[in-house]
Amino acid sequence: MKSIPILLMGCGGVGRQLLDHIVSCRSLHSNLGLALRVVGICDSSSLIVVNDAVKMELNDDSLKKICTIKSTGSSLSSMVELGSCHIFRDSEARRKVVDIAGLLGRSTGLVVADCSASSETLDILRQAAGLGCCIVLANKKPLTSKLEDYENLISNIRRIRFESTVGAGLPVIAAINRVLSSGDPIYRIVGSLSGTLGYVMSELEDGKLLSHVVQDANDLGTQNQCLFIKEFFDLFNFKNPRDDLSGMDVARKALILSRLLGQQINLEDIKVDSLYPEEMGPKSMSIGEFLNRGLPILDKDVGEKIKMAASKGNVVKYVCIIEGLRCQVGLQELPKDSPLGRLKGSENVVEIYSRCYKESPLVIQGAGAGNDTTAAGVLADIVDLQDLFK
Ligand SMILES: NC(=O)C1=CN([C@@H]2O[C@H](COP(=O)(O)OP(=O)(O)OC[C@H]3O[C@@H](n4cnc5c(N)ncnc54)[C@H](OP(=O)(O)O)[C@@H]3O)[C@@H](O)[C@H]2O)C=CC1
Ligand SMILES: N[C@@H](CC=O)C(=O)O
Repeated sequence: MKSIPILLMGCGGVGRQLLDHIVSCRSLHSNLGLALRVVGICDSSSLIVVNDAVKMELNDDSLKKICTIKSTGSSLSSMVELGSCHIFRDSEARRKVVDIAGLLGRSTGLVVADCSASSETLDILRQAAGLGCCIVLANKKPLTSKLEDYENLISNIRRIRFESTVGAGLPVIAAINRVLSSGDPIYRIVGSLSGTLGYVMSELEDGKLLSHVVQDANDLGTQNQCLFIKEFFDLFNFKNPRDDLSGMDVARKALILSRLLGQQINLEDIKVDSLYPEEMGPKSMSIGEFLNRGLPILDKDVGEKIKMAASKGNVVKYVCIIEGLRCQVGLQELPKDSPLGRLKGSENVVEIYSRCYKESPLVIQGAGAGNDTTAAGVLADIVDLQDLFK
């Protein structure tokens, strides 16, 4: 039986779902000759880790307890009575992660899975990669920092996977890598890459107001009454709704795809259309002010754009276009019956144009966000690394 030790960074919606998938796939993995062994878990301030990372693992009961604690919003450091584990805090936690990476990276091997939403993990990932660890990311930020950091991180391409950063579990990056590695140059990618903006634009198309759609999501999410449109609540960023509404989250996805195509660009080189003006940004308004005072000001303009498009048989979608040296994300009017125009809800679609896929592009479509599919993508990436483990 091959053992794959895992250290998980980030125990939010995606991280917890990943742990759940790992537990529920035990017998499936065992049939494949694999044992996934979670040796440690971090949140923003703490690390919980087994006493002997070479031999031990957090058992399924402990993983479930950790998920229960984290789902209440508590810190990992509030965990007690797990047995055979240690909890480290702040800088000590970060140092310990690197120690474990050093210990396992060159012996049993280790997957460091980044399911955080932080740019601060970059430094640890870089060190872990240097110590021989494998890296799996749902977090886009380490891949969308400076070009030299990106190049450094992916320099050992055999040991890094990041399928879930674009289109969650959809095989977008795998498809692009396959096309490129066959010598078939990709010259254009067009897509709708945001579940949140897809959902918001669909609701606007149905006549709702922008401020209501976002405010309702926020209210219901905060009150935890999200069941009736659950898929949206799994992906809506309650802590920072502006990250999606500014287009920055899509811009990061576009940057990851552009860099895969060989464009040597940074985030600042992407033309990004924001749904709100700069004076409603985080430097000028709190999230509360943004939701209650900012968004209603935008309702009229956005509503008119949607109505104008509808009068021509068109719809408005938030689209990413990568072509030659151009990489841009923003609102676009599209025929209602085009592949992008037909999209509903939080679905993603990506069209890839290359020599082989010229007249008829390679199209990947489906649920492109949500904890379940994102965590499934991370798990599939981990399993994909199995040949590097003993
Ligand atoms: N949800 C989705 O549909 C998709 C999400 N993703 C990406 O997956 C990632 C996770 O998303 P989601 O689970 O929704 O995010 P959450 O905000 O729910 O969770 C983030 C987790 O990361 C932890 N964290 C923050 N900073 C650090 C750090 N420096 N080191 C370790 N852990 C840290 C947080 O800790 P604490 O609990 O202490 O706050 C929290 O546990 C994000 O990068 C997101 O963009 C990608 C595709 C789709
Ligand atoms: N915020 C994203 C999910 C994470 O990548 C989306 O709405 O698609």
